Amino acid sequence: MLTFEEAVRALAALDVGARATRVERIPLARARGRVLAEDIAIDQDQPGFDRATMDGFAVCLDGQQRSFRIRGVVTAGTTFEGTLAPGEAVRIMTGAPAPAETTVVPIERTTFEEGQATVEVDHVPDAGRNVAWRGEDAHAGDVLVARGTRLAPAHLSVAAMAGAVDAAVFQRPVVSVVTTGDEVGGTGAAAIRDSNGPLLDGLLDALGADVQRRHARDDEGELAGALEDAAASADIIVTTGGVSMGTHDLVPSMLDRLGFETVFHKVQVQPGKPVLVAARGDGALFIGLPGNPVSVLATAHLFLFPALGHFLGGWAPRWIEVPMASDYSHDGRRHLFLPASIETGGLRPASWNGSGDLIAAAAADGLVELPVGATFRAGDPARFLPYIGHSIGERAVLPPRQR
Ligand SMILES: Nc1nc2c(c(=O)[nH]1)N[C@H]1C(S)=C(S)[C@@H](COP(=O)(O)OP(=O)(O)OC[C@H]3O[C@@H](n4cnc5c(N)ncnc54)[C@H](O)[C@@H]3O)O[C@H]1N2
Ligand code: MOO
Repeated sequence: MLTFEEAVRALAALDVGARATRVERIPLARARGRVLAEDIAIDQDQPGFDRATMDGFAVCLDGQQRSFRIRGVVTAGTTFEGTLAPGEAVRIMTGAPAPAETTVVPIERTTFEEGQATVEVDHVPDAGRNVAWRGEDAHAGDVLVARGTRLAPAHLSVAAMAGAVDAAVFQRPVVSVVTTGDEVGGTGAAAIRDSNGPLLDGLLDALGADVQRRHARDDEGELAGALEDAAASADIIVTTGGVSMGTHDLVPSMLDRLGFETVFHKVQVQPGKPVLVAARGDGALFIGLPGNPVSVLATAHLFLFPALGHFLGGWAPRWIEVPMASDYSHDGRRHLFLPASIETGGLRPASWNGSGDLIAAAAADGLVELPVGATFRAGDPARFLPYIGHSIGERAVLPPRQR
């Protein structure tokens, strides 16, 4: 059985051929959630001119003098034509270009009435106050959003500031999800509701993929039909369930029939041990996720999303380091990826009832990585992956539980 690190290396080595480079150009307004296929550089200095940051007077200092002769008004969007001599000032509004050699005094620090020819300031200001200088935020040519970034509202805003009106993005990968199992969506005492389908719909939509979804019962013909339909059009076929040791675990035996070769089956991780990855000569991938809902959540983040990244310019989920809220040791035998929440004081691993415990997982913010034998003291950093599409702190409710 592969270690987690070996599985990660095998995923990184996958080659999806020409599918990796499909790009389209779309308006910024429609680009949220898409992955950028080019660097966006700013086409001018930012700010583009020395910009007043307060409403008041731009004064040209003259020794200790506190009275200035008013030469005019400059509002945002206009420019003061001409130069100020020492002892002169212009009325200026926030966002307007400050004339050369001036310092801006806020209106509250002046004595002034409309129609007056001079303005008095209540102190002798330092040179160059309350001005955002041309180029102090960025210089023309600086890259502000890099290729491979999933575009969020802040990126779109800075891209617009950089002068972009559209962006080259990777085309949406097509992902076919086939949930499996007679019990799923059925009726009767042993039936269960489909939680994996909605989970993958949401995760993949947040990642900018086109999702098609089907369900197949544990019947060879039905599963083969669903998978063949999926294989015809998808970049990645994802199944949930049916990859372990049960008599109805039919997924592995289907690969040959679809023209896929196994890259790996089973990884030394919890949850998600029976995960299966396969590849086809035309660049399509097959990922069999174990059926337990938390296994789906974990293996989607650990294996499916890095695989999807091959179609998205190498995009990958970003792990961060977060201090543990209290001492913690992992004495299990598998590399554990445990739901955990970010709280005041640090990262708190969930107390869960195993990989079927979706409720505990939804009441968390992401996954903490706990290698075999790992021991943490409170404050030690741990690797943490926020759930895709989730806002930290907006957790589902964990009901009271009896121990
Ligand atoms: N003898 C062994 N048994 C099991 C092993 C093993 O190594 N030896 N591995 C266990 C591990 S670990 C996992 S994980 C599970 C995964 O098994 P499968 O991928 O074959 O999944 P299923 O058996 O089909 O389902 C597991 C569980 O999840 C429920 N499920 C399935 N689909 C959905 C859905 N769409 N929504 C909600 N819940 C779903 C299903 O009813 C089962 O309860 O195998 C262990 N067994
Ligand atoms: O590896 Mo399985 O997902 O623990 O139950």
